[in-house]
Amino acid sequence: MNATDTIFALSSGGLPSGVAVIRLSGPESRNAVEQLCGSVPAPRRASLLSIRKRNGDKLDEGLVLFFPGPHSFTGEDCAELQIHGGRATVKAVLAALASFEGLRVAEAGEFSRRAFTNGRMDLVEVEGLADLIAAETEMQRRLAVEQASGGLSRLYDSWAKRLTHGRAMIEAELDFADEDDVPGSVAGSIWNDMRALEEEITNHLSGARAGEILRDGLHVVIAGPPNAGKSSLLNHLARRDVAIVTDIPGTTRDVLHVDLDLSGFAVRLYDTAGLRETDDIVEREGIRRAQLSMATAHLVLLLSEDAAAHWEEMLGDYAGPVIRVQTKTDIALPALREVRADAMISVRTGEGIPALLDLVASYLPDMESGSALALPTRQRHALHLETARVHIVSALEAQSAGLDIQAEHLRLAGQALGRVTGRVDVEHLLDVIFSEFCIGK
Ligand SMILES: Nc1nc2c(c(=O)[nH]1)N(C=O)[C@@H](CNc1ccc(C(=O)N[C@@H](CCC(=O)O)C(=O)O)cc1)CN2
Ligand SMILES: Nc1nc2c(ncn2[C@@H]2O[C@H](COP(=O)(O)OP(=O)(O)OP(=O)(O)O)[C@@H](O)[C@H]2O)c(=O)[nH]1
Ligand SMILES: [Mg+2]
Repeated sequence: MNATDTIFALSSGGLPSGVAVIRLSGPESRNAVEQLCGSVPAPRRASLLSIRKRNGDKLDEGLVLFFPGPHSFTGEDCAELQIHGGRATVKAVLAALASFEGLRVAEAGEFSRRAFTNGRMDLVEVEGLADLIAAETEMQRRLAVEQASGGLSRLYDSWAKRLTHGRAMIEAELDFADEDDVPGSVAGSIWNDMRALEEEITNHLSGARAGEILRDGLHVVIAGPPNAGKSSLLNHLARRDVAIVTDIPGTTRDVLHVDLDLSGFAVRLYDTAGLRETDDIVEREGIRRAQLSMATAHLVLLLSEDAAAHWEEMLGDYAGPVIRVQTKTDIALPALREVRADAMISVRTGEGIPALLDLVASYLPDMESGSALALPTRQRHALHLETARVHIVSALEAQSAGLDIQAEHLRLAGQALGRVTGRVDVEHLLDVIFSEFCIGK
C-alpha cells in the first residue's frame, strides 16, 4: 500500500445498475481523466463527456467530475466517472484505468483512510460513516448520520479543550507561584468546571448501553423446551423459512439468528436448541450453545406450550429480563389457558403476535423522536471515556498531592479523549477500523 498511488474503484453497488460511479483519488486523477475523456471538466462541475480507450474506441458516455485537492472527499485530487451500469461497460472502463501508469485498484476502505490521514475526518466520523453504510434501520441511520457528520467529535473535542484549559491554568499558577503579586489562586477556578465535566462524561456513558443496542440491535434469544414452537416463531417473525421445523423434539441444534426491524430499531432474534436433559452428544452441544447465547442476551423469550410450565427452572444462570410466552394457543384447551404467561401466541393463527412484539418493544431504549443521537456506540469509545473520567476524578482528589500531579491526571484524561477521535496514537487500530469498509469507500 503506497499512499502516493492513485487509486480507483467502483464506488456504487451491485451491477447491472442504472448508473455506476467510479471514483479516483491521487495525483494521477487529473491526467487519467484527460486521457480518457479528452478534457478535464471545471472543478466540481459535472460534464457529459465521451470516454475512450487510447486507440479511440468509445467505451461510454458519462458525467465526469474533477475535484482538485484539498477540497475533495479524500483531500487529494479526486475524479468521478458516472457511467452506465452495465457489467461490460464497467469492466471496460476499469480495465482502461488499470492500464495507466501509477493507477491501481483501491483496497477496502482506502478512500476513507486517505480522508482520515489528510485530516478530513477523525476516527469517530470514520466509524460513523462505516455504520451509515451498514445501517438497515431508521435508528441505526439516525445514530450513524449524527456521528458521521461530526456531532460526537465536536462533543469530545470540546471536552478535550476544557481539559487543556484546566492544565494551562495550573501551569500558569506553577510558573508564577513564587511571585508575590499573583492574585489568589488561578487554578482554583478550574475545579468547578472539571467537576461539571466529570458529570457530563458520566451522563454520556450512561447512554453507552442504549448506543450499543441501537447500533448492534437488541439481542433477543428464544429459549424453552423442545417442540415449544421456537423455530416456528423465528420463521413467522422473519417471514422466511429460516429454521427447520418438525414435530420431532430436539430438531434445532445450531443457534440461528435473523435481524428484524421493530419500529425502526434493529432486533437480532436467536433461535436455540430446546432445553432438556439428553444423552445425545450433538443435542447436548446445541443446548450448551443455547445457554451461551442466553448469557449475552438483552432479553429472553421463554416459550412453552404448557401453561403449567416450570419457567424458572429453564433459565439456568440467566438473570436478565424474561418474557414468558405460552405457544400454540390454537390447540391449547381453554381449560389450560390459565394466565401464567406474559404473552399467549399461535403462529398458526397469528393470535397474540402483535402483543408479543409490543412487549419486546418495551425493552428498547427510550428515544425521543427527532432528537440528535449523541451516544457512545462502541466499546472502544466507552473504554477511553471511562479512562478519561477516572483521571478527572483522580485530579479532583489529588489536592494534597500537589498541582503538578493534578495537571498530569488532566493530561492523561485528555490523552484518553484523543484516543477516541484518533488524534492520539491509534496507528495499531487503523487496519481494523478501515477493513470494515467495502471497496470504493
Ligand atoms: N457522487 C458522489 N456522491 C457522494 C459522495 C461521493 O464521493 N460522490 N460521497 C462520498 O462519501 C458522499 C458525499 N461526501 C462528500 C464529502 C466531501 C466532498 C467534498 O468534495 N468536500 C470538499 C468540498 C466541499 C464543498 O463543496 O463545500 C471539502 O470538504 O473541502 C464530497 C463528497 C455521498 N455522496
Ligand atoms: N398448532 C400449532 N402448532 C405449532 C405452533 N407452533 C409450532 N407448532 C408445531 O410444533 C412443532 C414444533 O415446532 P418447532 O418450531 O420446530 O419447535 P421448537 O421449539 O423449535 O423445537 P426444537 O427445535 O425441537 O427445540 C411443529 O410441528 C410445529 O408445526 C402453533 O402455534 N400452533
Ligand atoms: Mg427448533
